[in-house]
Amino acid sequence: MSLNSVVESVTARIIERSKVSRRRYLALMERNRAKGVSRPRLACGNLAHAIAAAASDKPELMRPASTNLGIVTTYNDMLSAHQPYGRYPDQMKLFAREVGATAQIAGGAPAMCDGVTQGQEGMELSLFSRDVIAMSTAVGLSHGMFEGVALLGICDKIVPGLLMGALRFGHLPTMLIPAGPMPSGLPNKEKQRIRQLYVQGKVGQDRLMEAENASYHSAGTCTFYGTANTNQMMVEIMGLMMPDSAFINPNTPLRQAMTRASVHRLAEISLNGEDVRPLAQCVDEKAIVNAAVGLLATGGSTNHTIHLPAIARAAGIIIDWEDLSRLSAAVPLMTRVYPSGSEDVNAFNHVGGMPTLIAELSRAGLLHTDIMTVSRGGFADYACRASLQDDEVVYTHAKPSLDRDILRDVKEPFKADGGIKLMQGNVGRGIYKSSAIAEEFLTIEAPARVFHDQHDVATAFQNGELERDVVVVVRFQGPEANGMPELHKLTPTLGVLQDRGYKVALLTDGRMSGASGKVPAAIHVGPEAQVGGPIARVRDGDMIRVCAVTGQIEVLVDPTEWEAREPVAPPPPALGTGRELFALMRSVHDPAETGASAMLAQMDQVIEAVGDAIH
Ligand SMILES: O=C(O)[C@H](O)[C@@H](O)[C@H](O)[C@H](O)COP(=O)(O)O
Ligand code: SF4
Repeated sequence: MSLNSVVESVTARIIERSKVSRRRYLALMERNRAKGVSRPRLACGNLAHAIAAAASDKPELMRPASTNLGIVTTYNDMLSAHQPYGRYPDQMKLFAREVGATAQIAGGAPAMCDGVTQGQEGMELSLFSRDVIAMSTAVGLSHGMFEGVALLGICDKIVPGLLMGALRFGHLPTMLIPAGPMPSGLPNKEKQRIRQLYVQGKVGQDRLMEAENASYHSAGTCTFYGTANTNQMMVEIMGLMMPDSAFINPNTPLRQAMTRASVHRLAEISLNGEDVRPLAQCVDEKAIVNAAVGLLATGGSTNHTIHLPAIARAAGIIIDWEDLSRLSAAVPLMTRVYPSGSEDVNAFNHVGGMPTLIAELSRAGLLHTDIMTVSRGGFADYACRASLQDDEVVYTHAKPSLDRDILRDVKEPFKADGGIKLMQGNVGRGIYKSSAIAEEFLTIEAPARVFHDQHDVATAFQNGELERDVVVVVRFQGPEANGMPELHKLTPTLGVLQDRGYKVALLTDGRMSGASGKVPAAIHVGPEAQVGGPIARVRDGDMIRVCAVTGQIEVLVDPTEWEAREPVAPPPPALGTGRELFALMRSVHDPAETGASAMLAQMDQVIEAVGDAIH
């Protein structure tokens, strides 16, 4: 099947827009390879420090032609998804030795669990923690000891941060090694039902705690299709992990065999291996478009409308929301996984998972099948199912979906479009995910009720002030204001109002969780209130139209009056829980549409100043 014309034209538009920045990026990566720090170029003292504790690996590490894999780990016990990584480095060192290579932990990077911080002050550190993860990755890799890189990370800001950092060492072959989703517990819909009963005072804290523990019950990624699992989908469809490795449960024989196969393969593609695959060549415009297509086809997390532009920029590639909106019109919604459906990622994986999805999208010409990938056979390998045979991973061609209620084909998708919409109007430019919204709620026109703090919404609800059609406006939630937290704690409250028959929508310059779903929400609205964006002019009672059909976010106020209004002043900055440490990031970041990164904003200024004079 020939490449879909929209995919082709959007790819061409991205290549054209990125011509200069991509050329400079590749030139810098060539400079890193040819002249940058590397194990053979270290002085004796440098090398002695790096291998002092390496014990039996020392002789290999002293050999310039050997292969040393650098592990960047984001292990901690806060994220159930990352908890299995505690055991990975020691296992990976054994697997590396099996193929004559060595492995060392290059460094660690922090990882925030957005579930632990959801609705808490810590959530205001979440988005910018991604820059910290990227810089921590660079600190680890700056030792220059490695011919290949293994990134251990799964959740929200962590995979984007790891990739943003590793891409600045794009001369190195790099692979992400996942750990997989926890086995299914209490169904997500039931968890959500109990939460809605709780906010209505119909069940107590004990019942809620029991439901939450039954849902999040063991090691592994949470099983809803949120940002973490969207990361896994995206990395797989970009070919940056072993084929069909994203959604194998932790602590299973297949997971263990896949981790071992990943380390063996990484040694093969490393700089001294026989099949060198530098990250900078794996992550090109086509791979980025594949990630966007995967995001749209699966109704993935809206956070990737911020993360994907940031990852792309770290590779010298510039994408915008118009690219995503154009692709969305051509890419059908092929999966229904909670919150866009009732089943979870384990069910998705069971009925065919990534291999079936990729096979179907490739057949329809919606993916670039000529990207480099880390797999020997290239992108074709990603349309193959992994299984265990005599303790080895073997692959067979993907089969059609076993359940059309979860995973469909392009001919009969769930929706003709990818469900992520660019929203525009007199209140700014934002994003809307429609894949989880019932048709009847795609157009909401109702009076505004304005808040500056998400917790005040719950209070207004408890006081019975929201029992009506309402567009809840929560502003001063952008990157500059307070670090652009997720406002997912609003979901149960707004969901109850919707279930009571009211027309409800959310309008915010903040973010929502990938796990947010049923309530219409125009999010990432910019320019943000903190910089005087029009959302700062909205008043209680203004009629607002949020329409995913036309892509409209409009305050229905007389234009002359609207233009004459002054933006309200920002609330004072919040201190405590380390938020004051991130004032630096909040002061120099980019807007959401270009990735909301403080680090990249400054990086691009420096790169622009150097131009082509890379030395
Ligand atoms: O973007 C995401 O996918 C979310 O940040 C997710 O990682 C977060 O942890 C949710 O808050 C979990 O869902 P609950 O908060 O509903 O448990
Ligand atoms: S998916 Fe979210 S809640 Fe679950 S471990 Fe990852 S960050 Fe935490």
